Amino acid sequence: MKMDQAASVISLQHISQNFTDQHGQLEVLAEIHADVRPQEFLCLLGPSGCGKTTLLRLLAGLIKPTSGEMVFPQGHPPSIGLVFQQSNLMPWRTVLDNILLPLEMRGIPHSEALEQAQALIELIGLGEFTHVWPDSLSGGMAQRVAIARALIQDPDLLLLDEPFGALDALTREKMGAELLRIWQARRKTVVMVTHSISEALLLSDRVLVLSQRPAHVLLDLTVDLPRPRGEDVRYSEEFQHMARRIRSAIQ
Ligand SMILES: Nc1ncnc2c1ncn2[C@@H]1O[C@H](COP(=O)(O)OP(=O)(O)OP(=O)(O)O)[C@@H](O)[C@H]1O
Repeated sequence: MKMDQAASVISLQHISQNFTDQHGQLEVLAEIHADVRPQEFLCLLGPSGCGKTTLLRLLAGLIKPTSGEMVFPQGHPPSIGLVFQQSNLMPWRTVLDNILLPLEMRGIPHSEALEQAQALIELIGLGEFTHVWPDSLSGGMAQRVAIARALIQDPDLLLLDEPFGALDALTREKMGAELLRIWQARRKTVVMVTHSISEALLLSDRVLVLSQRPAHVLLDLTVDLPRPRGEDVRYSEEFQHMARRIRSAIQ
């Protein structure tokens, strides 16, 4: 086993993904060669419709690749927590009961589950909203609940598909900072799809830039900006340089 493989949670080797629909065959991913490393915050960027969600679904084990191999150097596929653009909370369950749902479905005793859920509610800063219904939450709050619901299963890998895409710019920035705080507290491996170059550079350790469909990896960029990354980091020479590299790769 090569060194870079041993150091990864998932290694994607020459992955291709085709779909067949009424118009025929659609080649979505072509020869994706990449890895996901333990405890890193990895962002996926690329043009609209290039196959980012498809790649996330492959990582989640929801679909099987048409060709190529997914290797799990740690001996087993990682357990997964998933968060989408919409929070998909159940409107008839309170914040607490939404977060408890995955443990309820696994038959975990209520007292044990409750303790974990309450710790997570504190972590996402919604202690006062424990017994509130989803329709009285803001979009940002609902996404925090969705993140807590994904974390309650203590997944090895947290997959986020444009989790802040439906939020306004200011809330989106706050949520990014919030997610970083949670990531640092729980030390999960995170893979996040985003359309925003600056969001990727502010949050991640590494950015994979995908090409137009059929997508391959155009750029694998290590974001070695020091943390915490405050507002002023955006104006630094390194930040601007990386943003330019990503932009020109996509163009
Ligand atoms: N199950 C499927 N069957 C047929 N086509 C599919 C299927 N899943 C995805 N596609 C197609 O694959 C292409 C890539 O979709 P995908 O959602 O992965 O892209 P994306 O980069 O996440 O898009 P966006 O940036 O708009 O969110 C699209 O053309 C989509 O219609």
